[in-house]
Amino acid sequence: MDIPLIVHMLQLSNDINWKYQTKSSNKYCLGMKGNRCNWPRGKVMGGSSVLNYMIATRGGAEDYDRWAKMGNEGWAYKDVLKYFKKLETIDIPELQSDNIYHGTKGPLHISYPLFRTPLAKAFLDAGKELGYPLLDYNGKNIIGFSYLQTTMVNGTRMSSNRAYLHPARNRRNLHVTRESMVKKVLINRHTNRAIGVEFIKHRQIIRVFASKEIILCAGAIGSPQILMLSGIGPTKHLNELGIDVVRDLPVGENLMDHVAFGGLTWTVDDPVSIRIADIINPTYPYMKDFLMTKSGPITVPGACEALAFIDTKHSTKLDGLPDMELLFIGGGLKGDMILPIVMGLNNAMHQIWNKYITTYGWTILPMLLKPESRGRIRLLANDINVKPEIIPNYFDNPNDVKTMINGIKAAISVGRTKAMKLFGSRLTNDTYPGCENYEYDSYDYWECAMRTVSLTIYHFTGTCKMGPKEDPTAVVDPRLKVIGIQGLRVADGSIMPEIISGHTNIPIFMIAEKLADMVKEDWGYSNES
Ligand SMILES: Cc1cc2nc3c(=O)[nH]c(=O)nc-3n(C[C@H](O)[C@H](O)[C@H](O)COP(=O)(O)OP(=O)(O)OC[C@H]3O[C@@H](n4cnc5c(N)ncnc54)[C@H](O)[C@@H]3O)c2cc1C
Repeated sequence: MDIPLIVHMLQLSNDINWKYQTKSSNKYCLGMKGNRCNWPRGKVMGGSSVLNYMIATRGGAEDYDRWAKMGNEGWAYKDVLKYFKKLETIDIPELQSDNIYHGTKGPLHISYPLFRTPLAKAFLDAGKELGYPLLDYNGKNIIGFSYLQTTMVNGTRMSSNRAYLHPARNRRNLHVTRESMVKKVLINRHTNRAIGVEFIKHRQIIRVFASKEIILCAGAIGSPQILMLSGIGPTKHLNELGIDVVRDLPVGENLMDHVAFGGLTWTVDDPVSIRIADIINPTYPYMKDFLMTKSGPITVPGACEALAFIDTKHSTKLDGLPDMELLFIGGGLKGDMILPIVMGLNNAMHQIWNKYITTYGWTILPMLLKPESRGRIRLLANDINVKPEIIPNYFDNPNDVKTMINGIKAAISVGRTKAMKLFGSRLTNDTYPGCENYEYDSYDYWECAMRTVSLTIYHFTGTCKMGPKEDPTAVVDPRLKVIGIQGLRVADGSIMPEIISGHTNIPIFMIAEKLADMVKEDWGYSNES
């Protein structure tokens, strides 16, 4: 099931993917069927860490310092660095001695994939040509070009399930119930204390009760959904659905994601990139390499090989936070046979994609790191089986459009470097359906293009925002306790007050590690940490 190169195939399964879709919009995902973006989420032990592309990034130090400045005491980078180190075993030899930033004893292994195309090296050379450093983006600074660090060991996935649950599975104080859908948290209305959870298993409704506290980790869609169904959320909205309000809180607001532009593929002349037709060709050694020795291109998750963090507004500034990521893929996104299904592309877009099925190429996904737009999640019914309404509001704020266009231009300048030209790289300059009236390469053209090929990078966050108790936009306090409710915490991507400048998996592991320490401290077990 878990073959790194074709990781996106996991999204095709109804058994392990929730298959959410955003509400139809006339502002984004215009190249997708029904103008809806597909939002996959792991419906499996280990959640989305079982479906993800295994890219291991922390974000920048200033991301966490900004959280602290918002009143979240204990969340500055100097406070959370120890958890980033604690959670990892860094298997990248040259980073193992960097004990300021890296750990070597944690449950989660981080390594380089065991294969690289020559294009990945060229991408790094392009970075140097453009004046950027090559660096460890999980170290002191993040602006620069780097090969991808991944949550893999020996060419195979390290999910949260494998890293944390498997080693603990024989503990007597751990009980896991599978195929169980939480309906709501049970709350004693007199004491405002969460006392248990109601869930459905094999059509049976079961209640379990907590002697100490409940920690909700259902992700940025599931956690706000469960809280609202439990009566914790915006009063007006809950009233409309006939849900008794226990506590009025802005649950479901502040939805953030990293959106990318999915239309920048370059073709090359020689067979230097990863192409699925070659991988499945039995006369090539790739299948055998993977099956026998877990090596070769099949160990590269989704063909993602490298990235650059750049600050498009201050191109010479190499410290602080970037505003764009350029994610490098050693294969053509256009021409990929599975992705159009996964992305839900409409027929007109399919035709563009199909033109490139036989070509070799490479791709950059420019990804907006600090969106100013905010979306929201709302219930559509007082019923856990009805998926909530998801409105990401991509590109709602004009600054996001501007930054994204800067990112697109930066990606195009990578394609113009000597390093990339060595391979005869040519940008596929398709005019996207609906953008025919704009002059190609103009500001308006790129705006239209990004609203057409809007690609989620799956980093849904922020819907149970962390903040000090006095903050009217906060749902949980800095100890992750739901404000105004006793015995209930949330610990997952939903608590991020502001999305970090990187992929979200590792930061959420950090949140979980910090939560574990806070729980121990609060119950008097802290000297065991
Ligand atoms: C396709 C994909 C690719 C990604 N690629 C990367 C990447 O390369 N690098 C990276 O850093 N990040 C990546 N991410 C994002 C990253 O995986 C997520 O941010 C992270 O796993 C989210 O963790 P979480 O704990 O907030 O939620 P989740 O991991 O989604 O966990 C929530 C869990 O709660 C369960 N749940 C929800 N509702 C209920 C309910 N009512 N009852 C019972 N259980 C419930 C879900 O089934 C799930 O198991 C990717 C995500 C996806 C989907």
